[in-house]
This record gives sequence, C-alpha cells and structure tokens, in this order.
Amino acid sequence: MKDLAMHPIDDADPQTLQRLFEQQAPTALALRSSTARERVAKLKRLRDGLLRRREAWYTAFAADLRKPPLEVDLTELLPVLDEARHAAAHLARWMRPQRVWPTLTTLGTHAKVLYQPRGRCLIIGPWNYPVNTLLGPLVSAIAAGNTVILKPSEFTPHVNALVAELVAELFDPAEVTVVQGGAATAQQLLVLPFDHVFFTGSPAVGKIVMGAAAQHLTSVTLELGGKSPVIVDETADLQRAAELILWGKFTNAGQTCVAPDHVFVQRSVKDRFTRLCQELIAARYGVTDAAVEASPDLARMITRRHTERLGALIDDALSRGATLLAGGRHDAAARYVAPTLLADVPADARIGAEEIFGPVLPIEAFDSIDDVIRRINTQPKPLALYLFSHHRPTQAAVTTQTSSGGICLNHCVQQYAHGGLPFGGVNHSGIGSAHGVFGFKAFSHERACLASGRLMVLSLFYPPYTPRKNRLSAALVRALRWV
Ligand SMILES: NC(=O)c1ccc[n+]([C@@H]2O[C@H](COP(=O)([O-])OP(=O)(O)OC[C@H]3O[C@@H](n4cnc5c(N)ncnc54)[C@H](O)[C@@H]3O)[C@@H](O)[C@H]2O)c1
Repeated sequence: MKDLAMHPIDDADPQTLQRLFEQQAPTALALRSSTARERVAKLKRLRDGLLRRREAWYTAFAADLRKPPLEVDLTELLPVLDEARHAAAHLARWMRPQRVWPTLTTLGTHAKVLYQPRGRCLIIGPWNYPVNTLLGPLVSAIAAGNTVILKPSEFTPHVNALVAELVAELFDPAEVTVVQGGAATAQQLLVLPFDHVFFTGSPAVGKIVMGAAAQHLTSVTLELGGKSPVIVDETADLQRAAELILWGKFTNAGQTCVAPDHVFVQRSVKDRFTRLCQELIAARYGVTDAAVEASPDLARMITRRHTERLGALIDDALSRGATLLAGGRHDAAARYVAPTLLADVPADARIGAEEIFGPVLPIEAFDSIDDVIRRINTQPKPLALYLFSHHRPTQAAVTTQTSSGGICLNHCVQQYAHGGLPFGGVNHSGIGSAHGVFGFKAFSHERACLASGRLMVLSLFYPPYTPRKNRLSAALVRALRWV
C-alpha cells in the first residue's frame, strides 16, 4: 500500500468547494419529497459497501492507527452498521408527521410536527474513529433526506481514501461527497451557508466551528470531548469495574472521546483496585515491558506529535511526584505509549488539566463522595461520567448533583452504542445529540404545521373589543390560572 501519510492531501481550493456546494442545491430540493423506502435503500447500500470492504478497512486502520482488527469491527464498523439497521427499521415511523392535541387557546385547530430535511449539510470528523464519527452521522443525514459534504480529519489518510472510494461508488457527488484536507479546508467549507453543520472534534475547534456557523445562523451539532471522570466506591464490584475501566481506557490506545479520563477510588479499596488493574494489564497485554510493546492488541498513537504530547504529560506528572504503578514507557518514533497507571498525581500536574486522550489512567483516592461531587462540579461538564457503586443513595446523589453528556452506572463507554439513547455532550462537551431518532432529528427541521378546523375560537376575539369580548378573554385568563 502506498504510504499516504507521506503524501499529505492538499487543501481543496475555495472555487472547487463552492462548486460542490452549489451542485448539491437541486438535489437537496428534490430530496425533500424522498420517501422512507428510497432512504432505506440508500442505507442498505451503505451497509453493503461497508461490509464488502471489511479486509480493506483492517489494512487501512493498521496503516493509520495500527488498530487491531477486532477493535475495527467493534468500534468502527459495528456502530455504523447498527446505526443503519436501527434507522432502516424505524425510519418510516420517525418520518411520519406527529399529530399534536390542541391547547386551550388553540381549540378547534389541527396541528402536527413535520420532519423536513435540513437541506445541505456539512459533516466534519476527527481522526480517532474516522469511520464511526463520519459515517454514523451520515446515516442520520441520509435518513433525514439531506445532501452531505463529508470532511474527514487529515490524520487518517488510508481510512479516508477508502471512505472516499465508498462514497464515490454509492452516491452522486451532487448528493454526498468527500472533501479532503486539513483545518484550512474545514474553514473554507465553513464560509459556505450550509443548512446544518455536524462537527465532531475538540472543544477548541468546536468554538471555531460555532463561530463560523453563526455568520449564517447555521444550526450546529457539536460532538466534543472532555475529561470524563470515573468514581469507584467500596460497594462496587471491583473486578468488574477494573475490567470495564481498563477496556474503555486502552481500546484504541485511549484515543476515545468517552474513555474514562481519570479515576476517583474510595481510599478503603484503592490498593485492591490498583492491584486488579495491574494484574489485568499483565493478563491482557503482557508481563514485561517488551511483551506489552509487542502486543498486537494495542493500537498506536495517531502521530509522533500526539505521542510526544502524552509522553510529556506522563513525565511532567512523574517529575512533580506522581507514583508510577504500571507502564510509563513512551516512544515517539514508534508512536507507542505503554498502558500506564499513575497515582498521587499532584494538583498542579498538567495531566489534571487536559483531556488525556491516550492510554494513561491517573488514580486518586477519596474519602468523601461529597468532595468528589464538588470537584467534578468545579470542572467543565464532561461528555461522560462513570459511577461504580451499588449504594443507591450514592447513585442518586451523583446522578442528580452532577451534569455530563451521559452517565453510566456500573458500566463504561457502552452508553455510546445504545441506539435508543441520545449521544452528545453538554456545554463544553457538546451541543445537540446524535444516534437513532436523536440523530434523525439533528438533521431534520421540526416544522410546525397548523390548520384551521370548523370551530374558530379566535374569531370570538376580533375587534372591536366589546365589553362582552373583554369579559370572555378575562374568563379565559382566569381559567388558565386554575387548569
Ligand atoms: N463527542 C464525540 O462523539 C467525539 C468523538 C470522537 C472525538 N471527539 C473529540 O475529538 C477530539 C480529537 O479529535 P481531533 O484531534 O481530530 O479534533 P480536532 O478538533 O483537532 O479536529 C477535528 C476536525 O476539525 C478540523 N479542524 C482542525 N482545526 C481546525 C480549525 N482551526 N478550523 C476548522 N477546522 C479545524 C480537522 O481537520 C478535523 O477534521 C477529542 O477532543 C475528542 O474527545 C469527540
């Protein structure tokens, strides 16, 4: 395979982008009247195209992230296939106009909510799950009847080449097309008056995207990141907690938006929990440093620069007095960071302030759950919060007194996979939701449609405003106070 990483893709020129955008206008109009059957047929073609390339995905992911094939299946292909299956099964119902009952002041009218395509949409993706985060939203956009320009991250050239080939095979560019390039291309695209922008990436770039979209008052869905905390108390099943947390942390080498960022563990069980984590790393990846590095089951960091950033975070924490419980090795040239456990990380270490986004897990002991809740509430609202506890009052306190995009009780990361749940952040971790009907709605305009009925209550209040009409309106106001 040609080393695409050595041949970075040039940013697309503004005239080409403008042409692609304009080319999609007539299709966007035509798609307004597309049927559920037509959209489902497209989703099935997308599913088949994805599956036909199964081996090619493995090769491309090996080149970009050295990602194990099982992780490609589990975290890239399955989520998109499931999203497509779910949408295909429910689309006819989602598209149906929703009748709504009249309220007191609208008695006599007939009302419904229409789900109309937003129109021309832009989907910008990150590098960490380049199929899942691009084609997952594409499923929702197609289900809702839109045209789409997809802009993948510049850091996954091998996967992007396959995505572009797949899209070119299945769609006319006037309906769906892929534009490759980096930040400059994304910014050129954002100059165009899209009807909706769906962005997945960092909070810093999310702000740029939202600022650009504001110029056209374009609606946005922002799927961002953050430091998702984990709490483990002494009532938890520690073995299960350690198994799930480490799976969430080390899959894709920790480069996962909903990965557990750091752990608060109750002091009484801290030693047992850390011992279980150490044993699990040895059992899953190898006992010696060399065995772990040789493990085929650990993905690599995306670039040398990202590896250096993470290595610097580990070294900074250790130089300030953190304790190394496992791993710690990093090699920028090999884009390798060992699965690492840290304890006693001082408050001023940089790792406490940035989204870690790599296979490094700081573990901190706590004495009072109220303190942990207070700590979490001083930070920006995270994308996910994980609580391992069988103590009902603790579950209730953490659920009601904190905020995050999603929360898992005695589980980890799988909230992402549930098509019946909204997936998204809150404030700093994102705006809007993806997946299932929530993704369909993100790419739809909920249009209010009201029709008059035979009874016309409003006609009782036309001018001139006689004393009788004033009495009637006063009676209505009084009635609304009590109903
Ligand atoms: N919430 C989610 O579903 C989700 C999923 C995956 C990743 N993430 C988050 O994404 C981040 C990692 O991905 P990343 O490093 O690719 O994110 P990023 O924000 O750097 O890049 C995302 C996309 O934005 C483009 N971009 C970069 N700089 C830009 C700029 N100045 N102007 C316009 N566009 C620009 C990139 O080319 C890329 O396509 C993490 O914060 C992670 O938590 C979130």
